[in-house]
Amino acid sequence: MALKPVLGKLGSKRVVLASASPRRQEILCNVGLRFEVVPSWFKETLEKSSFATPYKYAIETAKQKALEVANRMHVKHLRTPDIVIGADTIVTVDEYILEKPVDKQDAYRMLSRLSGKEHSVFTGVAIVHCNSKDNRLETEVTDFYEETKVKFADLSEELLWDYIHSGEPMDKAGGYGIQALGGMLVEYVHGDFLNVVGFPLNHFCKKLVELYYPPPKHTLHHIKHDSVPSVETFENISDEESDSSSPIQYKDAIKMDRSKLHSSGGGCSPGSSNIIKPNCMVPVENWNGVMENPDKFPSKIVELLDGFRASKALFVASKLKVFDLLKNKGVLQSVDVANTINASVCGTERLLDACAALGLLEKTIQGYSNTDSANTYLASDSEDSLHGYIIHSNDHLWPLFTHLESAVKEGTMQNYRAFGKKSENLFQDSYYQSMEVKQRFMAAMHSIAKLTAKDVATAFDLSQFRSACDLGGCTGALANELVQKYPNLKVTVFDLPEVIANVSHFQPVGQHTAPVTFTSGDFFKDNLPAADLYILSRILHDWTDEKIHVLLSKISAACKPGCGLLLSEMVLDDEKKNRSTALLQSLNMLVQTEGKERSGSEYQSLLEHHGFTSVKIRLTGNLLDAIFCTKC
Ligand SMILES: Cc1cn([C@@H]2O[C@H](COP(=O)(O)OP(=O)(O)OP(=O)(O)O)[C@@H](O)[C@H]2O)c(=O)[nH]c1=O
Repeated sequence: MALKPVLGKLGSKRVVLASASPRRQEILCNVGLRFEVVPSWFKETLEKSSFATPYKYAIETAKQKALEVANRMHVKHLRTPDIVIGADTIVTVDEYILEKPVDKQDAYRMLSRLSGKEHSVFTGVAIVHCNSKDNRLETEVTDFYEETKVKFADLSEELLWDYIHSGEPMDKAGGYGIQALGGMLVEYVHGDFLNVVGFPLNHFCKKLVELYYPPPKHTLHHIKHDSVPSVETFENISDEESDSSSPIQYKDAIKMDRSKLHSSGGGCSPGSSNIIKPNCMVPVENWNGVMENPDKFPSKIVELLDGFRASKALFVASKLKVFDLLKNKGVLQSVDVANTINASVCGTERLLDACAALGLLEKTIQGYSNTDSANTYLASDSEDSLHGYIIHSNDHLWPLFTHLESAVKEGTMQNYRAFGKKSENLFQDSYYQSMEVKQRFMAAMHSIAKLTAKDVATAFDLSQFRSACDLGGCTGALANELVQKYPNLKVTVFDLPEVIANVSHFQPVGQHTAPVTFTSGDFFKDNLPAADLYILSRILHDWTDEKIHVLLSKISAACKPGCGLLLSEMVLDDEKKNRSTALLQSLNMLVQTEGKERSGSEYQSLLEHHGFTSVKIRLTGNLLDAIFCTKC
């Protein structure tokens, strides 16, 4: 059998599948692989937003699952496996990453998001080779991913709930199982079906060929990182064809050629084109020509080093209205973009190329055009535009972050250093000091609120409340979402007079907004409007614990028993080590306010101190999480 040599290589090894998924076990069992199952204890809590692409997140989770099992078996059970296989399947749609639903409501949210649309299923796989040396575990990780596109039919509410009540969605990424009842929801599948089920068998076997049957060294220049091996199929491989059966030897071959490259001193430098020159006998990475041996090249660090350049390229393209122009014109050559935005042709071309490489633009022979996500999020006039927040990041946060070092040394905000003005009264002095700055700040808050409002509004069932007061609710974006979701709810947005005077042009056009009213006042000084639900969205992170106590005691006094309090903030994990977006946001609060981001238990103790109980926290996967509690 053509497959036998590939899998036969694993026959003499102790292979462990680090997965509790019965589907993965079945897929590998069906092809005759012998393995032990040791489910991973790794919690799937990596910060999604810290990964440039969804598949990188899936690969990293797969890797961590496998490494956790390898370490546990080595340390706890004194049994070092030869190979540990880890996998992680995710579903992506509209920029969301969907994993397994936490409850039926969550499954409903996922499936209605998938209804009538095409989505991608990514499975990241890690093959970890283990070796015990002087009682220390050594590991070599090979990883890859596979993408399959799946299109769902339009799902009626009835079908959706019938399917949810079948119980099938609960342990499956995206809330469906294509191999069973879920198959009835699917219009088409493009790509590997088994990848959707949970394990990309075909790509896995090709990877094994790549590892155990490396091509002769003189053909190494055909290999591309993370592509299938230069051998088009694994079917024709037999044991006799290879003189090497160890993945380590293969890596050594690559290392040798890398060193040859370095000593040759030219022709293929990391900054040069990624066209493979005939004398470059090296594996070639993708877009930036960096030759990557995943174990030796510090890709994470390099990505961080580059991070500010990528941010600034996005900021400048947004400021120069490149995405607006391309949304209106469709496709343009760089010279036309340069002429319209009044900039140099050489500079514009480099900016456009960088944006294309970062996935913000498409580049073809006809010219440059917006990607779908640029049309949705970067054009300033689109419904879900982040333009306001991007301009705020460029004009306000960037200057503040240039003083991060002083902020860290002094432990205080840097408004004076960045803008030459003391912020004794944070909002009046920093954000509302001029009409221009105020409008920019409100546009920024509006874009974040729009992006997060749906997830915050649906994080908990708030249908028992009739009146809500959004303290510091700014343009009313969350309030408008809440009244859409809960038709019996009336919301008062309570904010400073300077804000309320400017809210009108942020109101949704053509939407019935009568249940939202705006009242001006200062929540520290004035009486709070009566309500049975209070909301604080991105408020507590601006202030010290002392000021929070003042505010919470006022809210607590205004609340009758049974009243609710909804917070939305980025919630840190209790150990403050995993959620990088939230931890960076906490640095962001350091440079500009006296506040900080807090962990779930920190919020819980602040709330309980003021008589709020049943504190529940929901991580939404969006930029704001939600915390709900009731007054006892
Ligand atoms: C889209 C889809 C997914 N799944 C299952 O969804 C789980 C994903 O979750 P995971 O986190 O990757 O794996 P797990 O089940 O938690 O197991 P583990 O590897 O131990 O983390 C896996 O089961 C897959 O089969 C199906 O069975 N059918 C489908 O059509």
